[in-house]
Amino acid sequence: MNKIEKILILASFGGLFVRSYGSATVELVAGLTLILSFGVLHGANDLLLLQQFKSPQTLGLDRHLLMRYIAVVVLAALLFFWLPVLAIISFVLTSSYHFGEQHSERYDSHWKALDRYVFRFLYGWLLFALLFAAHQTEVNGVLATLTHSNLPEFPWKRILVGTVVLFALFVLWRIMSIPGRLQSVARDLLLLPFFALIFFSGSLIWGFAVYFILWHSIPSLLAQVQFLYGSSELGSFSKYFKSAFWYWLAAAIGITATFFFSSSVQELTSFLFAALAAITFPHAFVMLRLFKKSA
Ligand SMILES: CC1=C(/C=C/C(C)=C/C=C/C(C)=C/C=C/C=C(C)/C=C/C=C(C)/C=C/C2=C(C)CCCC2(C)C)C(C)(C)CCC1
Repeated sequence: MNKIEKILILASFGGLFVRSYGSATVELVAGLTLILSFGVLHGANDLLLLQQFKSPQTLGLDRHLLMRYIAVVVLAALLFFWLPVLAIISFVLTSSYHFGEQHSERYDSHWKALDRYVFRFLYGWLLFALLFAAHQTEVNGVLATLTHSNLPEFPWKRILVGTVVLFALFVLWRIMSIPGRLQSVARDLLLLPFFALIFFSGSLIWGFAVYFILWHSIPSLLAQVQFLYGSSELGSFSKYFKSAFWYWLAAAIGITATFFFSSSVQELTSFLFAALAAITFPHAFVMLRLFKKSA
């Protein structure tokens, strides 16, 4: 375990402490602040990354890229409006892969492509199944609000058991049976009970925020800064922040604006995830390319 991972574990315990000693309001405000700050920031340099993939020498803003990025965000938002069920399914599937991908830096080169894709997807889906099972009633409420319909009550605890069985079978078949593989995923497997503890002991927003910031956004920011500037020094982070600032601000204001239309925590949670979904699609695509480049 490296220094950063040790810090992340300590910070996660800090998250459990907030849960034990803070009120529900403290958790909500702290969770939203983390999501809007580090969470949104980790996607705000997507254009710079895209520009680097295309032609690293280009300076200044590529307007075509900007237009295409905004078009995908608008299309995703419209999909939520017109076909909410399809939008949520695509959002959760894309996010599962995207979250799983962040855990997979160390085992890329010597894995078969299909095993890599399946592991990333199943790992990310298992994380969501844990979170959903921990907050079954609230998640079903948010899904009903997002789809404006009376969906069946999803039995998330049973879905979690099914996912655990599927994941365990995959680990036995494609990981334990192939020399060297178990070692490379051992850390991520050991982290799963720890994530379960975080999800089951906090509120939905707090559990999501602790995972999303500490185990997704911060590692992603570190990988992006390293890719863009070749180092993880303070100066590189300051350059990253400067070039991301206006996009971060626009997205943070856009998401915060949706909160004013909500009259309950359930509605606020629904608007937050719908807004996150709109920026997730282009962001997940950018990160897919980044991981391919760095593999
Ligand atoms: C560049 C640019 C920009 C910006 C961008 C950004 C800032 C991005 C970000 C991005 C991001 C920041 C991303 C994120 C991601 C996230 C995720 C991936 C999440 C996921 C989640 C989920 C999936 C959930 C689910 C759920 C729950 C949890 C509960 C309830 C139910 C449900 C299902 C909803 C703009 C637009 C301004 C403009 C143009 C350019």
